[in-house]
Amino acid sequence: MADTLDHRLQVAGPAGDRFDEILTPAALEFVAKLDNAFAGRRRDLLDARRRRRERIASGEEKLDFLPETRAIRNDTSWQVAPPAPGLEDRRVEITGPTDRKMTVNALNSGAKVWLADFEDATSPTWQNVVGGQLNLYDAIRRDIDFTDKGKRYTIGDDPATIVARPRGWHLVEKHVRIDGRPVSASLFDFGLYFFHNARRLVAKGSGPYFYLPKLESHHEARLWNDVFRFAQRELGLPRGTIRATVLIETITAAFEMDEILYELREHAAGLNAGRWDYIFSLIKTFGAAGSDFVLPDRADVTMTVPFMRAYTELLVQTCHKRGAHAIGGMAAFIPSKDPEVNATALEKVRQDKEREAGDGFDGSWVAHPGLVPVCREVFDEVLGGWPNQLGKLREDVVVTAEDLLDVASAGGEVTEQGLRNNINVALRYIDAWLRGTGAAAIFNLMEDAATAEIARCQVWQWLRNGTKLADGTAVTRELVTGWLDEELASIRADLGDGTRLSDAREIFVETALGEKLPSFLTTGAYARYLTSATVG
Ligand SMILES: CC(=O)SCCNC(=O)CCNC(=O)[C@H](O)C(C)(C)COP(=O)(O)OP(=O)(O)OC[C@H]1O[C@@H](n2cnc3c(N)ncnc32)[C@H](O)[C@@H]1OP(=O)(O)O
Ligand SMILES: O=CC(=O)O
Ligand SMILES: [Mg+2]
Repeated sequence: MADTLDHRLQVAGPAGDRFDEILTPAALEFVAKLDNAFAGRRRDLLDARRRRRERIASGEEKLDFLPETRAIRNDTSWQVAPPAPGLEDRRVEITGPTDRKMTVNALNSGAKVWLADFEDATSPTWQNVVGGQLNLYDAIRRDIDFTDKGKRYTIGDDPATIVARPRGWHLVEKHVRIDGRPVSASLFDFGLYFFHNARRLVAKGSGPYFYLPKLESHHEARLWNDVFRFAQRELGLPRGTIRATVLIETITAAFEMDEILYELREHAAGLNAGRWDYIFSLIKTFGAAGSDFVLPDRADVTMTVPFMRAYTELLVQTCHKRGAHAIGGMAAFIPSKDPEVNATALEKVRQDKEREAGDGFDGSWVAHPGLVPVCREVFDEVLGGWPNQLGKLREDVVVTAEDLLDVASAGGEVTEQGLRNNINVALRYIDAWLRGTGAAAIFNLMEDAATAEIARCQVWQWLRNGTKLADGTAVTRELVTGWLDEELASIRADLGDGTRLSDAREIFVETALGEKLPSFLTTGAYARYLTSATVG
């Protein structure tokens, strides 16, 4: 490492098997350069997020399409870059954490793309984030064969294209510090993946591709675009080598889809309808805005409620107007060993993918290899011989700000079962996350950081609004803490020893029952529970 950086940069995480192959002096220097160049802007943008949230909460700002960027929206002449190699056909994308087995299984799943996830599906332990980079490094070099429980894992002939999802701007990587402050987790994940693999991927006829999570504005997209330009320049790669698909998963970003594509246009590959974080963002943004914004039981907030349809149809229209792929989201149903439950799950996923394909999406996500065939069948049917539906412009779609904000259109009710389920799922998920697992099957559904955020935020919102349950009972602190203890006891009996349920309870109480709603449950929990003793 360069002398100057040597004493400014400190790796505080413990050594692990082959970590030195990822945390090389040159790779760390690259991350440090990114951080030096962009940490200040990141902090400013996080500050801007916080201030905007306060303005919206106080009624000072009303969400709408931005007047100052009208010209970008109305200008029909600009388009994003053409699809890069390996991203022309995205009809099925599998998502999942980057552990070694999942890596091989996802690449072999038959999906066109694998979203290699450091965000919603990953508990960001030091082991997971560096180990995940190592697995990607090995997979890209086809040097990952292993045997587990008698089963041979080796990458097949037609692996999925890898699209890595770094952690969002809100997170830091505390195990790497520059001048004593932790590096941005986004820049850490992006930087290591790009540094080690970009040239190799290009040489293989693919490229360094990314999903960008949890953006709240086009200014954040501009920051990413500048990061990409900087990174490409540093490695001597042509501008536009990187491709990024942005998750539209916050309510504020839904008003800036054109602008986000515009900022990233030389690197943009599309937008994705990240439904779970989107719902989380709605609750977070309007949680204290009164009963008109109270969402019903999580199970009732489906993709067919009017405000979710408005968001997804606008996304397809915006993408196709600009030559960008529109990628559908995650149905939470996963395969089960119980044939009846399994049949229901497959049917639910089929319906979800049929709606997306019919709306014009170019492909969609699945959470499990067993769901690849159903998604593929549905998209094969609408695509015929075409790789995408970019020609489907959806000029019929007209979506207003009111449509996007019409939360009351969800209908439905809040029930005891819905409230207990949120408590139970949040506790189980946080317990798994604290033990290093970032996505888990709970009650036959895929749960991850985004769905757990919904669970705890709904409890906060119902409590804050003194919402009445379907049977007339008001949601009070006494009611919730009573049910919290009951749910906890039943989970303890179910999971037995070795859990982190006491810590999970503490995190739940802090993030769901406090006066203020913390922006993310993961930020505080990460700092307190996932960092090694060496970090302090
Ligand atoms: C809101 C959002 O951001 S959605 C995107 C983020 N969330 C995700 O990516 C979730 C991805 N999915 C998963 O993590 C998993 O499917 C879970 C946790 C939901 C269920 O996992 P499991 O309980 O292990 O499922 P199951 O036992 O059925 O797995 C069967 C096999 O499929 C593999 N598998 C399951 N899901 C995946 C996946 N997403 N990618 C690759 N392989 C997978 C398992 O490794 C296992 O392999 P094996 O037979 O070689 O041992
Ligand atoms: O990242 C996807 C989501 O639904 O959240
Ligand atoms: Mg998400």
